[in-house]
Amino acid sequence: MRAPGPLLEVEGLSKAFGGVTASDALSFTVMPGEVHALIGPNGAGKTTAVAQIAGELKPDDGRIRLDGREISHLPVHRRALLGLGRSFQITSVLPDFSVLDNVALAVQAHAGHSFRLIRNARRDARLRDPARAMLTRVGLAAVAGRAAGALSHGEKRKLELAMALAGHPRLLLLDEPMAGMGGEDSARMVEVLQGLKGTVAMLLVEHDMDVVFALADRITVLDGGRVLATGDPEAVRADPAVIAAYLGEEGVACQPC
Ligand SMILES: Nc1ncnc2c1ncn2[C@@H]1O[C@H](COP(=O)(O)OP(=O)(O)OP(=O)(O)O)[C@@H](O)[C@H]1O
Repeated sequence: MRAPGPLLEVEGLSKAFGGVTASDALSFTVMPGEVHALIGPNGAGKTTAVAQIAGELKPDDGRIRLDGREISHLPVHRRALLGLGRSFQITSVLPDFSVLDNVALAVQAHAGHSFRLIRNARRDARLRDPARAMLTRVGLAAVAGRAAGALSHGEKRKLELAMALAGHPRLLLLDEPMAGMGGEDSARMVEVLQGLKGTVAMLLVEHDMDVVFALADRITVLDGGRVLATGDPEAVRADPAVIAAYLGEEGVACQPC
């Protein structure tokens, strides 16, 4: 039997801002169900790569394929319909609506035509039941009735994750999901992401190496817009080029990076 192909293929992706090459012929893959971490020092090109994959930034050159289909020229919403989920866009949360309403609206937004005419997403069980299920998955079921604006920072990030999951993505793009969180919130988010492992592939940009090594099946290390190394966590941790450029002798990321 043929092994399944990659879910995401990035091939020769290049992007320059004036004289700065942010992506330099970048190539890597994400396999179905895999948690793939993108790491590297400040300015290595991680966010630029994710923005091009999401469709927010136009590459100068290269190709992006999702499940074998070229998506390089598709707008953000078309990529979302094909299974690319982007979390942590805080602007999409409506602060005066309840946590459950926010997720129900996200379910509605992804459900397409059949739901467009339904007036009240707040009452429709076809939207609220899956929304409740998403909240349970991210550990927010207990605050479903609270106004989204009253959530703590950590809870808001989980709400955004639930909203991204509402679109049933096949690949979640997570750019620093623990940013601004304290130790406890961060640990809870790691647990939530661990719980999602295997159900959705994730491309994770993260500076905290404890988080990366706790979650990643594979790691790609960027430096100066190029791939420095790619492989399983143990191989990457032991790679002399990665140690020299990023991890340091102890296998710990330089601080604060
Ligand atoms: N809109 C932009 N205009 C000009 N230069 C940019 C722009 N976005 C990114 N850059 C530059 O491109 C390079 C890569 O930036 P990018 O934000 O992708 O790196 P990063 O690895 O995500 O860094 P960090 O870990 O600090 O978030 C940097 O030199 C950055 O200054």
